[in-house]
Amino acid sequence: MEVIVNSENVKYSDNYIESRYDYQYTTSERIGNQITVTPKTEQLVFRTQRKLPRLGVMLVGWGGNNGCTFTAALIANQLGLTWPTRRGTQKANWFGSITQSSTIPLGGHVNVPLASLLPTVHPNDIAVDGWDISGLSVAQAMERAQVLEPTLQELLKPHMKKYRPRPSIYAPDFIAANQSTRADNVLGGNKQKQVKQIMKDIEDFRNTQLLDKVIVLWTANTERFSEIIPGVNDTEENLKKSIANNHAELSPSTLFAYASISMGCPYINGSPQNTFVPGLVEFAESRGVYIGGDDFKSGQTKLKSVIVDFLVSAGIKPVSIVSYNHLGNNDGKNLSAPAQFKSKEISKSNVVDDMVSSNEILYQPGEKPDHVVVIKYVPYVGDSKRAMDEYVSEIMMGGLNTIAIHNTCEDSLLATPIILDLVILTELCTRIKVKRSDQSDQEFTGFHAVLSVLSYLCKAPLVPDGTPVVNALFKQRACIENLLRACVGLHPENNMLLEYKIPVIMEDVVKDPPKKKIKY
Ligand SMILES: NC(=O)c1ccc[n+]([C@@H]2O[C@H](COP(=O)([O-])OP(=O)(O)OC[C@H]3O[C@@H](n4cnc5c(N)ncnc54)[C@H](O)[C@@H]3O)[C@@H](O)[C@H]2O)c1
Ligand SMILES: O=P([O-])([O-])O[C@@H]1[C@@H](O)[C@H](O)[C@@H](O)[C@H](O)[C@@H]1O
Repeated sequence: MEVIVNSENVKYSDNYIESRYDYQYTTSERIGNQITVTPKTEQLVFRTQRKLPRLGVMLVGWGGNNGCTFTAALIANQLGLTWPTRRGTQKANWFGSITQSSTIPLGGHVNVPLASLLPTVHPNDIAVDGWDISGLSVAQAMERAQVLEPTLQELLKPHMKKYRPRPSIYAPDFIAANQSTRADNVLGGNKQKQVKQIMKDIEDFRNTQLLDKVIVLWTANTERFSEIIPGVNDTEENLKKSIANNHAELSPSTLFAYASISMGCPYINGSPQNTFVPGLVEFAESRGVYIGGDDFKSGQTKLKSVIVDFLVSAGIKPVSIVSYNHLGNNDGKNLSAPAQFKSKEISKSNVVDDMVSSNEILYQPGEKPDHVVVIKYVPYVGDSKRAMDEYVSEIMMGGLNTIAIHNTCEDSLLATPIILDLVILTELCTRIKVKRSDQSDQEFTGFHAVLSVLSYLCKAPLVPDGTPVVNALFKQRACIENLLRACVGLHPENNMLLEYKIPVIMEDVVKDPPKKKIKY
């Protein structure tokens, strides 16, 4: 489906969709008990390239549950597979992907697929490749993952057995020791050589598949946090020197990101570790290559960023949040190690900070709800994560409200559509340029290298230094929706619906307006 906007502010040419857009925002200044708010307007021009590239994605951790499931879903949807299950015949789909399975309102009860506002790459056209420290083919990895129905796996195996992950950078110190038994497909040499090999792999994939663009995405195991060391990884120059000096504190994920940015490829971090050390962010900014992350927002945390937003915005005060889950996949095995769990605990805990700090009526400065995250490894349940949450909140006059939630899901079937959306939206952003309307066409630029528009898809959104982190899920989604609307000259969705509230407007909009002329 294609949406055409009928407006003098939008031009559709063969190469571009160009929209003139008044971006309105406010700045505020607090002095004592007085806050001064100043409305601002930036007259912008958005220009979106219409030609779609041949796009490839390279997954680090391709042999993992998410990596093989993503590959399986790409193929199953490309082939339009159906397969028998206990509940009857199942058809391939992308449920859980906002670009493929969610809609956007256009007014007048019309809702269209979110991806139909602007040209976006179709999942069926995405080529896939990647690396893993485990040498199993992606077909064998799918079997090992035990995520998909055997009936579907049998249909997919012939198409997946040709996929074999490229040897990867392995640093035992950064992931759990229990992962060492998988590490039979690793690169030798020092860090400089490893980075050069990753760059060659990207070039090989791009040339072999005749690709225009490649996006690299980390869906490998969660690493421990890297120490930020002045003189080592704090600047672009120091990071480059540290790679040449084979510094031990440089993680595989940082090396992959460095290699990707060197090749002009956007890099997305689907795990919670601090891959994007300051030197890497500086490198991405100087090269104008997009980076995004951290940690797919797929289940328990995604729900938390809705529930806490609902409670706080309703004037109800969460005072205790306990998030427990157990799972038995390899991710859970890796997270059973303290250092790797710590990375995940950070990304799962910070998600309420912006909502809590937004309400000084409920919370004193610095006051936060008790917040505990527990993850246990229970092999028997496999990828079927059991999440149990308890939210205790203060309601009026000393009352308490306790919400208890039990949530069971195949973790990889929640994360896989997130991977697709990260890839599709990142690629779309590389085709969107913007300038002030009084600037010349030569001054079109992209977004900041830290692609914070991806926040909806991440537990711990990476944002440009000094800018706010937004975790509330529907604010994050509104950012994506309204950016797409702006690129086709549509004002933000403000949900005021005045066209259905003000009689003089209703006369033009509502088919059978109220008969009586109501005088208020
Ligand atoms: N719902 C979800 O599944 C979910 C949600 C949020 C984040 N994540 C994160 O996504 C990542 C992948 O999750 P998963 O369930 O697929 O885990 P997994 O353990 O099944 O897959 C990880 C893969 O990475 C490989 N690997 C480890 N170190 C590597 C390296 N240096 N280079 C290349 N490959 C390497 C492992 O061999 C394994 O095949 C984890 O970090 C997890 O925390 C998952
Ligand atoms: O997305 P979410 O459900 O909040 O968080 C999940 C954790 O609960 C799970 O224990 C972990 O293994 C996954 O990687 C994921 O991070």
